[in-house]
Amino acid sequence: MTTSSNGSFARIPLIAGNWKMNMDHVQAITLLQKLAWTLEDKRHDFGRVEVAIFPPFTDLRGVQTLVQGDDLKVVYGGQDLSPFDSGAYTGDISGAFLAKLGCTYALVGHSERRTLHGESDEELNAKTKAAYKHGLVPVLCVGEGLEVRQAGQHVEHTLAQLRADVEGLTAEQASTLVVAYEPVWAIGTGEVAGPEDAQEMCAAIRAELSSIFGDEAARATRLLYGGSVKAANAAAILGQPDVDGVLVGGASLDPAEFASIVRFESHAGA
Ligand SMILES: O=C(CO)COP(=O)(O)O
Repeated sequence: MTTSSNGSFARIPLIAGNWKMNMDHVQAITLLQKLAWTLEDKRHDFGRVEVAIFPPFTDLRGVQTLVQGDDLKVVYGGQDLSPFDSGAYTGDISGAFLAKLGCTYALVGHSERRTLHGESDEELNAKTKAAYKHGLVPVLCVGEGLEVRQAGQHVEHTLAQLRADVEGLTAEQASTLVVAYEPVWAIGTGEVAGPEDAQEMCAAIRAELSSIFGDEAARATRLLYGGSVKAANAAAILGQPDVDGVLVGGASLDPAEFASIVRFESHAGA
């Protein structure tokens, strides 16, 4: 992660928790309250390190009420959105609804959506555009499976996903985009890509974005790593120059552990 001479980050780090299909709307309130108390206790500076959560859709109204009521600085988003605005799409959620609930972000193309729901890059490109249309920032997830990694084709594979998913965006949109590199073999497995693996891919993603959208946009785009991130490995991953944050699954369900990841600077080099 690049720091400027005054010690602040060139790109504000983003620590994001993807709760997946965990926590009902009552549990969600307890978890968010515990996280907020822990961070408040440690006097966390949200202007220095941004904190986002991605709860299930059914939790979002409760999260919004708590965030507004207690003036929390934690931001939040949906785990998916429809490429369409409204209509006969049973079970889907419009970006317009997420925006109305105060969401800042929407996950797009998480590997579990790609594999379990067969989401194609064409569809994900439409979802990415739908997010911008409704004033949401997409957190676009890309990454390779184990076989692709073993064949040594992980960079080309991941960049091909990226190119397809960002096609037609403007440079201005690309500069606000968040891309999460999540190697599928490292998700929920305890296998974590080494900091060098995360850096290799994030540098390749930034170079690709630069060739599509220009240097200025690519320098602003935040790139996250995700896959078995814990407090114990977060600082080393976040210490890489092109890694601007982490997307945390399992460990985001433990408020103390997640707060510790948010405070990675306090244990850098430990
Ligand atoms: O998929 C992930 C975040 O989106 C990563 O999940 P884990 O941190 O549980 O490996």
